[in-house]
Amino acid sequence: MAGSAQAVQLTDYRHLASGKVRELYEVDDELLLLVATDRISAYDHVLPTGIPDKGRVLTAMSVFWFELLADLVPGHVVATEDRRIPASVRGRALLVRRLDMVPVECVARGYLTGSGLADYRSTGAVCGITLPPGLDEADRLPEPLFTPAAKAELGAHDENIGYDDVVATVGAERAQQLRDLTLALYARAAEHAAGRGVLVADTKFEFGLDGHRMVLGDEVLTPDSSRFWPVDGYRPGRVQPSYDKQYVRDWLTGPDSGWDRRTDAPPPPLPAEVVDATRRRYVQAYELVTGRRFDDWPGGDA
Ligand SMILES: N#Cc1c(N)ncnc1-c1cnn(CCN2CCOCC2)c1
Repeated sequence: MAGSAQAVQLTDYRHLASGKVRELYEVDDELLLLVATDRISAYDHVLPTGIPDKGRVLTAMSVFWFELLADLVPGHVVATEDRRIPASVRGRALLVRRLDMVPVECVARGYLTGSGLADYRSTGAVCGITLPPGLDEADRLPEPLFTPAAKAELGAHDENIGYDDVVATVGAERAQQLRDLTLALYARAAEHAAGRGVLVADTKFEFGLDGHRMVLGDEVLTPDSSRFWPVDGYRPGRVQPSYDKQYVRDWLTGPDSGWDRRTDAPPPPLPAEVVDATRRRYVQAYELVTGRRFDDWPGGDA
């Protein structure tokens, strides 16, 4: 480990885990470093081209939500700027408290799409919750649902599970607490975002225990953990445009990419104009939802 006089490097920390677009490192027994990269995934592929500042924008967005939701649940963030955060990841890394993570993806859905819609179409229910007949793609649900999932290995899809499975995993009291927290956090966030022209269709929270205290971990209400749709143009019955990834999706599935998503071929690099437009969408989403200027977020001169 570097002495206190030397600047700390990422290589000073033990690497613990990789996600599609994020990394986790061990700082000490109590603290971890959660790093967001500029990697972007689409159609279950991590693309060969990164989006400059994506890691910083999504980190800034998480921090905004941890602060807005702090009266509902404590968060795991210890610091956004600290001598233990290497300069190379400044602005896109969080010093977080090590938690005993709950092995359940706590998903809230306000709208029917993705795997929830697929389950509904095949069973009439989502996570064992029977829904009214006749619902379609992107329909608003009668009320937001707690639709938990079992964590999948890297690259695989999480599997929707029933509430009873959560009870079997964490016990009845903790299951009730996870459901109540998930729905309360979603309600607060959806109300806030709707007031700023953004629909939060669904989102995934991860919780962990700090002793006996339930703490909100991971990233929170980012475009990677949530589906954000523009209120303007919302029209049920069709796949909604993604607030942040639509340019990427359209180019990848358009005539210019030369790529066929039905094959296992890796996606091609993105053209500069798609990268630039996507960066602008991330920044726009952050400034719209938070009311904050992205230029004020650390790490811009890295
Ligand atoms: N956050 C957090 C956290 C914490 N505060 N304490 C202990 N463990 C975790 C943890 C461990 N894995 N994950 C899943 C998300 N990871 C993101 C990075 O990339 C790998 C996957 C969260």
